[in-house]
Amino acid sequence: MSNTYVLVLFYSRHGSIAEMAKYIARGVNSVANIEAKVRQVAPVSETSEATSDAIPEQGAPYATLDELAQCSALAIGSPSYFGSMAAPLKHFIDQTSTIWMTGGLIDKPACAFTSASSMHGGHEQCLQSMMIPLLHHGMIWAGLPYKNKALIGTTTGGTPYGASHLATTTSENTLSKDEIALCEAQGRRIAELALKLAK
Ligand SMILES: Cc1cc2nc3c(=O)[nH]c(=O)nc-3n(C[C@H](O)[C@H](O)[C@H](O)COP(=O)(O)O)c2cc1C
Repeated sequence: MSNTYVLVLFYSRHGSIAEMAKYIARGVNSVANIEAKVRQVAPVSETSEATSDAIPEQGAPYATLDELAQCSALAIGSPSYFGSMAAPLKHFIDQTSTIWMTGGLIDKPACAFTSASSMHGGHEQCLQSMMIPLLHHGMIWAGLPYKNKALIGTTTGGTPYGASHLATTTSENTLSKDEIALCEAQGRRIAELALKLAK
């Protein structure tokens, strides 16, 4: 693993966001001199005493705060839960005060991705909910420009605020062609921005 990486950090309960993370990582890894580090956050439990195993049963390893502090850029993903990010991701972000106090993320680029089960169920709103704490951290927000033609033609997910997936009952974890193109474009863009800003 190179020292220059985009942290692709997500929570996914049923797999849609994990699937998006793969394509974002593919976009990052298509850029030379930088790579993707894919990490998930642990679920939160209904009882505050419970702790999760150090290694998840499946999928990407759990993120550490140090991996966040050392990243060159961040792509953050969450399912839309009532138009906002899911609690496990917020719980992870709420542990980042030390990074905030030392300004560890200032001037690093960030972007977000989401999945929602209805077309107007809050894709954009959820993306913006992830943007707010990262602006407090001094990160530079990167959306998706309309030069990506899939943004205009999509009949599924995809927004100028960030990639999204429309997870209907028939397409739960299967991304459309446009959604894949936009995830890859977002991965490429955040990687290129990280390299430019690091100069
Ligand atoms: C608690 C909860 C709240 C949800 N709220 C919304 C919502 O506001 N809008 C929406 O379109 N879908 C909503 N959903 C559906 C999820 O966003 C959707 O199934 C998503 O694709 C799940 O991502 P995952 O497969 O990565 O877990 C909700 C699901 C749950 C469990």
